[in-house]
Amino acid sequence: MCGIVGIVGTTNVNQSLYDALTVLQHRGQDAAGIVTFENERFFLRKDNGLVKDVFRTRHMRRLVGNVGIGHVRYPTAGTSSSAEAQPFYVNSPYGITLAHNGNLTNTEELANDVFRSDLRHINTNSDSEVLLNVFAHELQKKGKLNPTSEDVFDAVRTVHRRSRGAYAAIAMITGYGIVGFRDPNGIRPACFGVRETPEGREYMIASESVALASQGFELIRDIAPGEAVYIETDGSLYTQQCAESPKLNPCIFEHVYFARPDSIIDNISVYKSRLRMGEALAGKIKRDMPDHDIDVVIPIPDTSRTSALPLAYDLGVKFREGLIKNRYIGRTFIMPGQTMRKRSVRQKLNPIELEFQGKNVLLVDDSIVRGTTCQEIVQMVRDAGARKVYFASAAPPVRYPNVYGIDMPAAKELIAHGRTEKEVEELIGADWLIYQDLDDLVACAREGNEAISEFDCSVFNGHYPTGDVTEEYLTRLEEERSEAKKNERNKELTADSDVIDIHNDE
Ligand SMILES: O=P(O)(O)OC[C@H]1O[C@H](OP(=O)(O)OP(=O)(O)O)[C@H](O)[C@@H]1O
Ligand SMILES: NC(=O)CC[C@H](N)C(=O)O
Ligand SMILES: [Mg+2]
Repeated sequence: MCGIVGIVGTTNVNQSLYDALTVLQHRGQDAAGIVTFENERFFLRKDNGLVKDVFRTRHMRRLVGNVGIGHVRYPTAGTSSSAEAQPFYVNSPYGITLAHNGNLTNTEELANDVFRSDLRHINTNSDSEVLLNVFAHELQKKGKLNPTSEDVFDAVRTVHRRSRGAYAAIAMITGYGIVGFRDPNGIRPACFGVRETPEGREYMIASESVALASQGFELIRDIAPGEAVYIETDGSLYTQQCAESPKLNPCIFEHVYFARPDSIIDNISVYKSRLRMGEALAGKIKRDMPDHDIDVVIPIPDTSRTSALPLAYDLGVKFREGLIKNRYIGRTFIMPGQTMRKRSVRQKLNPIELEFQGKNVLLVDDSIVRGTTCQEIVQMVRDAGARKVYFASAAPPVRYPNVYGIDMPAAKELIAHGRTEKEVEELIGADWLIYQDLDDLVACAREGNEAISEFDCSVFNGHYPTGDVTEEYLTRLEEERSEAKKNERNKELTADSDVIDIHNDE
């Protein structure tokens, strides 16, 4: 789940881009990048690492210009190499750079077409580089020295026709402007907003509204599924629907885990949908265990805290922060390897023993995916002296792979895949495990926007809204991106770390 941002400003945009990326850091911790342009030249800096580590003062000084885009990466395709950090660049036409959140499901076919028919070279295994080349090719076909908004929209229209899967993207056309677009199912989020300054009006496009708010931009609205928003360097803004039959199927996992609670996505407050998840879960607990003996409700920081509070309140049970999070450790789920994830859970969370000793504890998490967190924590809490350990998940069992920008490519790596809830309960060592029902989860998110008829709930129900995900595709994905395969590839990378970045400020 990457984070993307783009700004057309009236003064240098480097600092605002940097600050917006730090606010979107929760969407990707692996790599970061910014590209700006001034006087027909662009300036690019990208590398592996957190925003604060990738950009040094010397880079910031060189990232000049009133227009730019940025990216924080959580890889779901290719490798973790710095050469696959974003934004990507192609020199023709105009010099275009692109930042992408999501994952294409027809990368292989598309890459083939890009090479054989469009006569373009792809230098990495990243689907985002393919997406950029498709867009660039379609814009080049127009053959214009000065592209108009209509040319840009036509190019996006063809991108929609050729690409499958999930993509929220921002492309910067050097010298002309930036264009943000969202796939025809609106799976990944993207919104845009405006800021008035003494020098004039400025626009920002971003993955989440919190990036806008933090930089003083006022949210205008979400980009609609299939729509493109084009902002020229002089601040003229154009929007157009570029898909033939768009429908809004936003990823429900944004509400469960990915997005920050202070963001509004597709008119839904993420915070409110998480509060509702806690209430719905309390309702289920009261139904299933009316005579429960829970002494205390304890969230597993960070994401579950919003749901755990109303859950405790509705149960009439004490809410306590019994697990303290090390504020210098990031999100473990989006770390690249299982060994690192496991180690980090222990380093990240530490119990306050007096909250557990002799008590029946209900631990609350937003979701259980691989089971890394809950297995460690249940044991930790027992060691801290808990009498009984109950576990509640604000999301239903995750049983199916994700193909739209969350790195869960292999069903067999998911703890609930092919297992009953009882079996998961035993495996994690809990005395009782309760999962949210899918209907309840959907209702919690949908209450914020009744116009959404279907969320992308594929990780819970195996239904992929783009309609193109076959068993063969899933088998291939599992073979290519399983944990073992990724380890192998990363070893190769370390052994042979000569992947050369082009046009990148070192
Ligand atoms: O079952 P798992 O594979 O462990 O995945 C689920 C866990 O991972 C996430 O936490 P994470 O540490 O990434 O972030 P957070 O601090 O936002 O909760 C999520 O909130 C769950 O706690
Ligand atoms: N999580 C994402 O959005 C990833 C974007 C892109 N597929 C990459 O791997 O870089
Ligand atoms: Mg968590």
